[in-house]
Amino acid sequence: MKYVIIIPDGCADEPIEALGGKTPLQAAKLPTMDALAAKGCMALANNTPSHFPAGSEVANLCLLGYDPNEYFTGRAPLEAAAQGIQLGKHDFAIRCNLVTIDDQIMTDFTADHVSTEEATELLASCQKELLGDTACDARLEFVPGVSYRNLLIYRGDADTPAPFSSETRTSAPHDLTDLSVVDDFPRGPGSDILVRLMSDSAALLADHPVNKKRIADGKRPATNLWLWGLGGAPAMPTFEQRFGVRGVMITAVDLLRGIAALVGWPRIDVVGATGYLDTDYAAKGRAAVNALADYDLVCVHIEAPDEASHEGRHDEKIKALEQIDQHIVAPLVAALTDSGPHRILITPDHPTFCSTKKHTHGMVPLLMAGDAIEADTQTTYDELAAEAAGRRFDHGWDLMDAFVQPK
Ligand SMILES: O=C(O)[C@@H](CO)OP(=O)(O)O
Repeated sequence: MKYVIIIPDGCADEPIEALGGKTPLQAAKLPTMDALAAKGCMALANNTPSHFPAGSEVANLCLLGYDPNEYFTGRAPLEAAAQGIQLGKHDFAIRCNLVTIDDQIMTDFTADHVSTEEATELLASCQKELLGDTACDARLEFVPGVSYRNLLIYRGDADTPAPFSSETRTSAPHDLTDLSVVDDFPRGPGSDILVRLMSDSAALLADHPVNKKRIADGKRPATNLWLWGLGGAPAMPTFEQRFGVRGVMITAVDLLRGIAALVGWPRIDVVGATGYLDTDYAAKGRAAVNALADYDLVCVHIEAPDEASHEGRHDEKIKALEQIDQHIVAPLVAALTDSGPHRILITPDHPTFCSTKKHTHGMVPLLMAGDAIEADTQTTYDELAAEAAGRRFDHGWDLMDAFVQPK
């Protein structure tokens, strides 16, 4: 049996007036997904239990069958795993965004998609200038990731455990777009250290040559560090131990790469996959089709619908969905049809509303089709059809059992 999972990140939405009351999924032309909906079954799933942030970190763990109550320690540790960073039991990983804040308003949580080269240079300056020789500072290291998505690692030991804990509260910068940041600085254990670094970064970055050049080039500068999503070392059984299936991940973002590493999946890096609206959908589709020869399960994650939502652009969200249908779902369905028994699952992780530019808690529509999956009466892939189907996974982590071993 071959399995395919396609994750159009954040694609679930609400009806939008400018779309005549349709959601982006309803407004998009998705012939292949609709054909699968007609052959397969739809359902709703909740991947964001209300006591967790409505983030991709919790939601993607959930949809791959991992109960966040048991396995989630924070977002940054998952991304650290993508970089091969091993965390010891006294270590902590902290997500470090480069952001643009103007007059205390979060103008851009991506610092205008600052390049990885620029981010690396900015973080090197932060390492040199913001961290002193206090016992705590000496244990902190900024680690560049991709573009605005970077890390700060604390290395502790039994005598000097991390000052942070699961009680340290932080806010995701992509949920603050266009909003005041004044009430959203870290709180709780160790937050004084994080707040100091975030505050001190403003003066350092203001005069930085990288930013001066960005401004001269008409780009937004990276005005601040924003620290959030921290946690200690995660541990979880592999996907093969859980479900007896060997998988592989295709994604452009460290979060999904890290989850893949932790569940024992290799990753296929695709040239042209950017994690943004300009990603090369066809290249991801081709890589996924090729991977079917070597793995039982191929998982393709596409970040673009979520990024379009964070920018409040329903037109771009529709375009991204149509590209996914044409360049990823269609070639995979064609390849699966020729390859014997198979099942396909299409599901976003969480809803992201174009109206608020934020992730939100709530059910997402999912579609399963293939061998031993009984058809229901729905014929389109969207939120209303999934609700009408009447099947629900109130615990999103139960979905994977139903997909791998349908009753
Ligand atoms: O990586 C991130 O910072 C965010 C926004 O780009 O991703 P997501 O919305 O998928 O959590």
